[in-house]
Amino acid sequence: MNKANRKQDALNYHAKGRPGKIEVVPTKPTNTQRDLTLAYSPGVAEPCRAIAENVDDVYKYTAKGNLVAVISNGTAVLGLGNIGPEASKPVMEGKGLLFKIYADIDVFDLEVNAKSVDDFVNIVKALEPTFGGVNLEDISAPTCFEIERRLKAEMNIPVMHDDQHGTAIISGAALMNACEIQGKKLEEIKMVVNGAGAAAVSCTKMYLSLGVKKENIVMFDINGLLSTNRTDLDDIRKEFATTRTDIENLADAMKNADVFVGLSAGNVVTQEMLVTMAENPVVFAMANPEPEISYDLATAARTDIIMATGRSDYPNQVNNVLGFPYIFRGALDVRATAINEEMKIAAVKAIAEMAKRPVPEAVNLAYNTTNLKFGRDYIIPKPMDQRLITEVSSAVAKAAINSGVARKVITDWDAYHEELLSRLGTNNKLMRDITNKAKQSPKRVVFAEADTYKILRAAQIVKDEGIATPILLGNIQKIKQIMYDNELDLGEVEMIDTRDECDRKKDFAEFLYKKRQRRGITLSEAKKLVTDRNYYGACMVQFGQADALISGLTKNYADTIKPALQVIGTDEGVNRVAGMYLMITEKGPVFFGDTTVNINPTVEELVDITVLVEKAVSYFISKPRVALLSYSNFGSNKGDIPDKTAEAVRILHQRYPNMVVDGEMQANFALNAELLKDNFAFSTLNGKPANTLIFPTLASGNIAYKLLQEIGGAEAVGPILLGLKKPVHVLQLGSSVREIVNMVTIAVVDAQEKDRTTNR
Ligand SMILES: NC(=O)C1=CN([C@@H]2O[C@H](COP(=O)(O)OP(=O)(O)OC[C@H]3O[C@@H](n4cnc5c(N)ncnc54)[C@H](OP(=O)(O)O)[C@@H]3O)[C@@H](O)[C@H]2O)C=CC1
Ligand SMILES: CC(=O)C(=O)O
Ligand SMILES: [Mg+2]
Repeated sequence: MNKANRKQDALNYHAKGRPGKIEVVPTKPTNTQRDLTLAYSPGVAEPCRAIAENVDDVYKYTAKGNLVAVISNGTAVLGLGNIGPEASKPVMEGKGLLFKIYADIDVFDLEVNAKSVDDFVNIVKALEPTFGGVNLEDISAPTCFEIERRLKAEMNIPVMHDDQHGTAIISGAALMNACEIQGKKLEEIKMVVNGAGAAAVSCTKMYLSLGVKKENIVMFDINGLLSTNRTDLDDIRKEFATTRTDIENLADAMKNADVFVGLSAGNVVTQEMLVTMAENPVVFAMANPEPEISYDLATAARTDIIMATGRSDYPNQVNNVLGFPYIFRGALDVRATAINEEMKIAAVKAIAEMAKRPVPEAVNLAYNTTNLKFGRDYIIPKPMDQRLITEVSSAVAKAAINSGVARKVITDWDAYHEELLSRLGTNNKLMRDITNKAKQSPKRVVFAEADTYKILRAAQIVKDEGIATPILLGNIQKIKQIMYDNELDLGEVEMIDTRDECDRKKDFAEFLYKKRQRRGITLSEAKKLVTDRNYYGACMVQFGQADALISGLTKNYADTIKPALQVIGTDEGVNRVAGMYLMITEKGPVFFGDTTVNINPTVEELVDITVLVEKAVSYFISKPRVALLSYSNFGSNKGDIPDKTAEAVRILHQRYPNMVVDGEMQANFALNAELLKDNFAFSTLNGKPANTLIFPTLASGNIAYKLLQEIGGAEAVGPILLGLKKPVHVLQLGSSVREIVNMVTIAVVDAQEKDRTTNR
């Protein structure tokens, strides 16, 4: 995009619709007159009285505990300088937006006409009753130091100047990781810091506490090197003044420097300067919006460089956005009175560590990359990585508790993790529980279509996460090429080209021939068939050479399921197979069956499907509650579907008295326990909504799950194939990497359950 377009796009973005980027949204119902009497007069007087009696109740009855003030006087807005409070408002609204989307913290942005320390401090102090925390933003040095010092001393809620400490935390984590990758020790690096303002001073102090030596640092302000010869330096800058006399300008300082840190202004560093730096240099050009040197120029000047900027449109965005949302989240959640050094260091470590762990697929997708991993172009996590909230906020909360500034103690950290995840609307607890179960006893999973990128990527993830040991079927050369092109590394993975002759294949052919010889298969046909990867994979599972088979990404369902049925067959006492989906909805998980195999099941078939689904659901949740759905409730309408469904329920009640199952009923009654109780108090499903829905036909099941996926935004995990003797799971044509990983996880748990039942 050219610069003019980008400028206009940015202006349009802010002006479009309701001007600006944030709004206030009510959190309580306001539909009826009763709602309004509670929300406002007279009801509102009650919380007022309660708070007047006990001021701490303000956290109980108002938004204070989750409300942060983002406050600026517009004196150092990004690298744009002293452009005034009004002009700073887009940045402050932007910070508010980031607080909300990344940490579910509400923000009032306040741009104040107050330049002196006293004016600013008096305004902010007076706001203490409203807010749970104060994020100071874009206030120039040196007033920012005194403002923060006083507010911290005089206020009883956490106060943090983001440009100082947010930036110090993120760049501290980035520095640790960049130096590790470049093979440099923090104690030995020679560092040039350009800028001597709010961000530069605090970042440098952080680097000192991480091990960098003061004598190895030189710092510049707009007037040049901070040197002991200068008479214009205030006390803060004097602290970083050097006695060196061999440096006249930035170019001199850059010679043989290991690290350059820019927190000054755009385009003040040249390629020539970078060329003179030491081997494997680290350059953090963090001025916004224009870095001290652009990413493109820097990486063109040096191939051995680790280059970072504050911008989101290049690799390695070293920007305080990785910190402030999560630091305040952790601080608010324990009602911390301050954000102290212990909390900052905990955040540095959590961020640095996170970058070394495998990157979730969702992050790769969000950044349109295939395999982000710790290295030159990925030294710290990406802002859209949702692990940040659990990792950083819990580290900060723990440090607050341990350092004695927390007024509320968290003891159940698992529950806190869940709470953090649900704040982002990503609390897929059931899938996480299933994943944890899979990891307890990983299984060998054979992938029939391993010469495709998505399968290999999924195989990499399940291997890295300890969910499964992959076995890859396909053209080995092609598999290796895809791995090479996408920097995948599955280590010592078993790869099999099913076209190669081997004893194993002969055994498979013999087996298939014996099983199918009276169904029209000759030995030579069986030999040919086992070259097909679905037959081969199914045989591996049948022979105990693998624990589960995953296939179907590139073939239709019937072609994939047939080999499994012929080779493995249905489980003992089971007459048919069926398919089920785990639907992860906003209201929690619900299982749907049969969504995949049986087109118009008879009464007996419906009974079989229910038994299969109920049993499988019990692998994943402790108490399946099953509703057989129809368009009528308990005989309210007659017709083929209500009649067969009611009859199936009658048989289920008779044969399986312990199964929690009822019907026939409409979907809204199944999912709304109150509605069911008010109208059909006799139902055996009373008390809680159903978590397992059995559909009367394939059409209704299939349509329902797809509608829920598209309109309801639910995530569908499946189809989970039920009724086979051993685990074979069939992917949807064109499944995403995430869907494949989910299916492998399900397959592993399925294999664990099959092990458990056969060993009993
Ligand atoms: N990536 C990130 O997360 C963050 C980036 N920043 C960026 O850092 C920069 C500074 O912000 P902040 O510290 O808040 O602002 P300040 O106004 O407090 O500090 C700016 C500093 O840069 C110095 N400076 C300006 N121009 C030059 C130059 N050409 N050469 C050397 N020094 C120069 C100023 O010197 P003097 O005092 O003598 O005028 C001052 O010391 C901004 O560009 C901002 O966008 C800030 C916070 C976070
Ligand atoms: C990122 C930020 O806070 C700044 O550039 O000022
Ligand atoms: Mg800022």
